Amino acid sequence: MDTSKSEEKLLEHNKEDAAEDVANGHLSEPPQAKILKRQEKNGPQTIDLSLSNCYTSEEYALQLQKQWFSEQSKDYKDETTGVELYTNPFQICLLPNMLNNTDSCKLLVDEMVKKVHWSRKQMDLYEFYQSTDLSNMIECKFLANFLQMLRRSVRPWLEKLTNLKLDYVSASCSMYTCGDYLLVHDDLLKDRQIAFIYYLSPWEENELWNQEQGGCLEIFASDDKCLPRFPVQRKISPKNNQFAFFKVGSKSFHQVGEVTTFDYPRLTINGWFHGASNEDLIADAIRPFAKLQFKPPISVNPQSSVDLLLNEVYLKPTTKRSIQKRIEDNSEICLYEFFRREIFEEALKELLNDDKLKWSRQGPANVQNFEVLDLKTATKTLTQIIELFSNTEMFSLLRDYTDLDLSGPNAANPQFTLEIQRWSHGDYTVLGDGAICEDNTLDLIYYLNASEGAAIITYLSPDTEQAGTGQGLKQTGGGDDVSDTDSLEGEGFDDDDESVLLTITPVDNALNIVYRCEGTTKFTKYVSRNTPLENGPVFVISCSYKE
Ligand SMILES: O=C(O)CCC(=O)C(=O)O
Ligand SMILES: [Fe+2]
Repeated sequence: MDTSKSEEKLLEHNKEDAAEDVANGHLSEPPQAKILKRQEKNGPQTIDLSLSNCYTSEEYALQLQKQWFSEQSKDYKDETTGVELYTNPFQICLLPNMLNNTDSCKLLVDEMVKKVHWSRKQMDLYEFYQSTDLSNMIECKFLANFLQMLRRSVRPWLEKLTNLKLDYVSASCSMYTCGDYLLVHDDLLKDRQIAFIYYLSPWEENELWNQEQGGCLEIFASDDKCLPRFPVQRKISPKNNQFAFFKVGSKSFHQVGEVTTFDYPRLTINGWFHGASNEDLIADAIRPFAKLQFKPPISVNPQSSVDLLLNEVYLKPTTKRSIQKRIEDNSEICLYEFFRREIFEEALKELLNDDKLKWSRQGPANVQNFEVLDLKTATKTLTQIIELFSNTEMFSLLRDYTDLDLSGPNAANPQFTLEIQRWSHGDYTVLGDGAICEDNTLDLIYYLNASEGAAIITYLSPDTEQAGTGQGLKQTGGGDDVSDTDSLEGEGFDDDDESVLLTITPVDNALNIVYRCEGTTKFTKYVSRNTPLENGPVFVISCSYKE
């Protein structure tokens, strides 16, 4: 975003105001009468956005600056003002009662509710509502005034406090309703220097949120490679009229915990103060994406596990031909009742009840959060299933289904990878370099204990140019949807967004087969606490095959 442009826009907006005044003949009236008349028509027209006294005091600014640069590792709290400065895991400052007049919080919320156009932001990393940048809000005078206040009062105050040069501010309104969240990220992008969040919750008895309502700003510590670590180290509850800020850096990992109350929306005005480029920090940041280990198939002789385990309909030549036709046309198919019923039921029983199974949580927190089974601990039926997906018989069946060279004389170096995953509330994967497919790959996704809304997999083509040629799931057109908000790490998408290639809905005992082209990517959507999981977690057997 360009400051001079947004300043210009705001000036234009003021000019329009003046023109409207002349047109309405208001200029001949005393200002007070003008204000009252407008109040009748459109509600109050002025807002008091003056900062509380402590934040305008030179003396207090110096005191806080001393704390900001202090080497002390102890948190700081000023008992008179309530100002807090946390040092661990990174510096975060909380300014309670930022505005002098709390009625202004009500006016801001009123404008957000009545006038702001919200767009739904949905991606791997988040789900919430966002407005456009405050500099584009012609019809929202109070929010435009708030932006002016950030520019004229907060920006110089922060510059003094932090010694950072802050050139401009970008800000928008965010609204999180029940089930909304923003997963772990560091805000490190372009020239963002300071991240800020101004919390609005002007409802009597709910000015400070309690932990059961969710929606905390959650802070992560990171390891020596600058990767965020579970569990959350610090939670900051939304609090009316509180301004929180921190310096954006390689360790500034944070998230917004899922909102779990239906009673109130979580409302904020948030954004960044921009200055010097973060280029160097971004270049140094490691983006760890554990590559799956591909292995050659295991030879079996005699070949019998397919007959023993699979629904016989999927072994008939006519079915095989239909499957092949469907995959050729659509690059995907869902085979319902894939295993014999008793095999499915036995495997599910083992997954749910066998305490010999060892599960381990996958991180880092900015990439993924779910559990995988240590395959060495697998019990009877699970072992049979694992062996089936790993053996030459399955490779041969998949060749029949897809015509890929996974078996037979033309198969050069067929390989596979297999993982058994366990999905519970709060689990997710996000898009990233490692999720991008390097070769054309055949994915198998098989669900047990499926529940609507848990472990939904979305395939995307993030970059049209990168999508390979030939057959397979790939994007055909390019939608260039440019957002005017300094948004999160990526663009959101709607249901009709062209970048979404396929969404897999979990169904028990259904095998999804997806042939994906090089360049496509996928993520497993965050499992919201609204998702019913009373029958326990969802299990996914996830395999990939390459020619
Ligand atoms: O709303 C919050 O508490 C944090 C928001 C945030 O991290 C962001 O928008 O990047
Ligand atoms: Fe953030």
